[in-house]
Amino acid sequence: MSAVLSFGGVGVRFATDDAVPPAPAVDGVSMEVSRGEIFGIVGESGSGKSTLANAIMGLLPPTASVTGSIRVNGREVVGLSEDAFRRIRGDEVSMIFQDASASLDPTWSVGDQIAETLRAHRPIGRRAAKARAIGLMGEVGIPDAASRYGDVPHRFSGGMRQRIVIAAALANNPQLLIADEPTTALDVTIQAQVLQLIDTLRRDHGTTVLLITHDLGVVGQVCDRVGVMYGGKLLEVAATRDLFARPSHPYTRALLAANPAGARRGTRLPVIPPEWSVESLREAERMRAGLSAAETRHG
Ligand SMILES: Nc1ncnc2c1ncn2[C@@H]1O[C@H](COP(=O)(O)OP(=O)(O)OP(=O)(O)O)[C@@H](O)[C@H]1O
Repeated sequence: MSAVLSFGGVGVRFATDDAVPPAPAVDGVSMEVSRGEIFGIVGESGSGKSTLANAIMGLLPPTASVTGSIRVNGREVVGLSEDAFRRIRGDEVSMIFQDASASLDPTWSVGDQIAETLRAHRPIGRRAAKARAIGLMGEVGIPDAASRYGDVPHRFSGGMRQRIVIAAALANNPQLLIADEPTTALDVTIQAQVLQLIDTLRRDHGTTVLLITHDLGVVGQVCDRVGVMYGGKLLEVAATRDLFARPSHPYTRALLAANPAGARRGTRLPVIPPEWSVESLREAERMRAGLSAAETRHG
């Protein structure tokens, strides 16, 4: 299987005014995601999941510097211009976020928003774009899609809005769909339905999915493989079944031990023992960095 996404020694740092620079938000991440795979990235808040995802899409602020290599379909994206990223976004790579409402324009019909995504990347006439948008709305499970085309987002439930965002994200048949906490805002039943939809779409279209979550239950429901992030580092990559059955890293073992029900039911990852907390790790790293800087100056 060929890799749709590959990371080679990826690091991300945010510039600050602090005398001692903060630890990198992403630190030496290397892994590959194969075509048609749903790959989960799991980790507690602040572990660097979103920063890693945003680096693929060129969505980091100017204070961020990215090192290493990120290849999408073999093409290096680190260092691309904003123009080049804009051509990729919504075309080769699409991203969906937790808050569907924030991705949709509240004043504009959902159908036109999907059609516009198509027209932004393809020379396609209005009528054809509308027909394809209705087709996509049907495919993601909006009942009576043709008659709902003209409705604005608030006429839909949260789960239906997330389906519409998924339809827009899939409009141009992206090779890679990045889903950053796509179901976190939804209740558990709707969450399961949306995950099921992502799984079905992956099967029908062969889309590769990078699914970012703090929720081991989400990982267990749809991911083929999973990478565990902690303090910016990728600690462990394993087939989902193996991760739950035989976690190899002590952090992963602690996560699973602290949250056995979460692996089935979908509850928020606990912030586990203080000696593992990101902040305490970072503080130790800051102190070490400060000490070695002082040693270099005075030694
Ligand atoms: N724009 C930014 N400027 C400075 N630091 C940032 C910025 N964005 C993220 N960080 C830092 O990078 C680290 C990783 O954050 P990130 O948001 O990627 O983690 P996460 O695992 O996605 O967490 P969450 O689930 O809470 O979004 C954190 O220490 C965070 O404070």
